[in-house]
Amino acid sequence: MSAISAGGLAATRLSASQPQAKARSVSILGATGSIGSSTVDLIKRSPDRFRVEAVTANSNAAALAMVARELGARVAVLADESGYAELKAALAGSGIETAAGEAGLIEAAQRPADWVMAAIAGAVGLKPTLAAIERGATVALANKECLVCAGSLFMRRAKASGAAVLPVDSEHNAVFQALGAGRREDVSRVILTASGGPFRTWTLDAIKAATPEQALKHPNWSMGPKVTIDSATLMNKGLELIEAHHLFGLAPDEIEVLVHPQSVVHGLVEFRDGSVVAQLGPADMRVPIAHCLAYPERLDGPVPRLDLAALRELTFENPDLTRFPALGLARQAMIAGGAAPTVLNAADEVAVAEFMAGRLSFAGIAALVEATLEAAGKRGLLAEPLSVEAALAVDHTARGLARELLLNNAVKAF
Ligand SMILES: NC(=O)C1=CN([C@@H]2O[C@H](COP(=O)(O)OP(=O)(O)OC[C@H]3O[C@@H](n4cnc5c(N)ncnc54)[C@H](OP(=O)(O)O)[C@@H]3O)[C@@H](O)[C@H]2O)C=CC1
Ligand SMILES: CC(=O)[C@@H](O)[C@H](O)COP(=O)(O)O
Ligand SMILES: [Mn+2]
Repeated sequence: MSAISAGGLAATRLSASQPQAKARSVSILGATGSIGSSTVDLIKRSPDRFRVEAVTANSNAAALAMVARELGARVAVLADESGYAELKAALAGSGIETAAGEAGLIEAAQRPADWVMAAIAGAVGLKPTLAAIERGATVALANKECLVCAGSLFMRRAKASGAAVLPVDSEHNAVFQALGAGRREDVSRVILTASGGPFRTWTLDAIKAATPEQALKHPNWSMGPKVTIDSATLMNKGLELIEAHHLFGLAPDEIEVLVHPQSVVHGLVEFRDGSVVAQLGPADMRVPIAHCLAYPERLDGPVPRLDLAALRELTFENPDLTRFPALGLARQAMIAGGAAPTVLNAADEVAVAEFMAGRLSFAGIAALVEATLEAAGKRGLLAEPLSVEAALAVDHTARGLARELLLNNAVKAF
């Protein structure tokens, strides 16, 4: 199977017949987060296979310094310049270079690593990830916001530079693996599974009043806070629809969502003859990350093996768009195209931050996203962004609109 280039599967420099002769050089953007830590764990278990070039974080200087030392990284970069003195002091005498700020982050992505993990949370990850894409690196893409915020542009840039994009997101990694069973033109449907989140069985009234503490209790996965809240609203699955649309070059009506509370089957591909090929695995991101790290080879995974007999049953149900309207909003944005997904993502980032700060109800998250999309449409903001600057300008304006809607009580916070 080949890695993904723009709009589908294409031949790349990676080939299954070429054994990895030397250590693969890797960089980790977002090394201190949930995906970053899982990546670090896998690299530490196979020290001969990898050499670490750059590691980055936002503000957590102590954690970044520790990771940089553990991995013997050549450079450690903090996005937030106010933590630079702490990082520099923590790495004094180690021989590890340090830097800070947006320029430092982009330079880290530009350093000559064969493979880059893109695991910064949010649309803020777009520029550094593109910096790796533009030099033709193999990019293991966890940051789904890159594709939601600027998907067409991102995939065009990958095609132009010859960068290989390997999907880390569990569902997309599953689909990527299942797509290897046939030809792209024989695919009739792709299904992404959703756990349903902590409120899958709750009534609409109970969901409306859910607290951050309740929403942060994901039934199956241990992840960073933003993606965990998105799982609870099902916005995560909505973002993943848009991610799949761009990654695999699928039309909106070729991608479906199925709620599967056990999170064992991660994604399925249906071929025109009726065959359905699925990928299964434990709910541990080290499985898809290991797939991307060694691709096209395989690593010995450290995770406990699936015991299907112990699980006894795997169940599936259709998503309920009345109780989880965010999924419907994301599908509409995917169909509308242009900058609608950019606005959807920006508004959701604002809404989730407001919810976490106790200033917006759980129901208010989808309501604010919907109102921001409507306001953006009225202001003529929804045309396709043709440059990164244009996409980030829409992102910025949409955040302002969302905050304004809340301040003016145009969307009720509670
Ligand atoms: N966690 C998971 O299992 C999954 C995550 N994903 C996606 O992967 C991405 C990362 O998620 P996750 O690991 O959960 O997130 P976390 O919040 O756990 O980690 C985010 C990482 O990004 C860094 N970061 C945050 N803000 C900035 C910024 N402004 N500039 C530079 N770096 C920044 C953080 O640094 P610091 O520690 O200093 O704050 C941290 O290293 C997201 O796009 C998510 O949707 C996809 C599938 C599964
Ligand atoms: C692990 C992963 O890929 C997450 O994006 C996951 O999908 C979250 O679980 P939900 O299925 O609840 O959104
Ligand atoms: Mn996912």
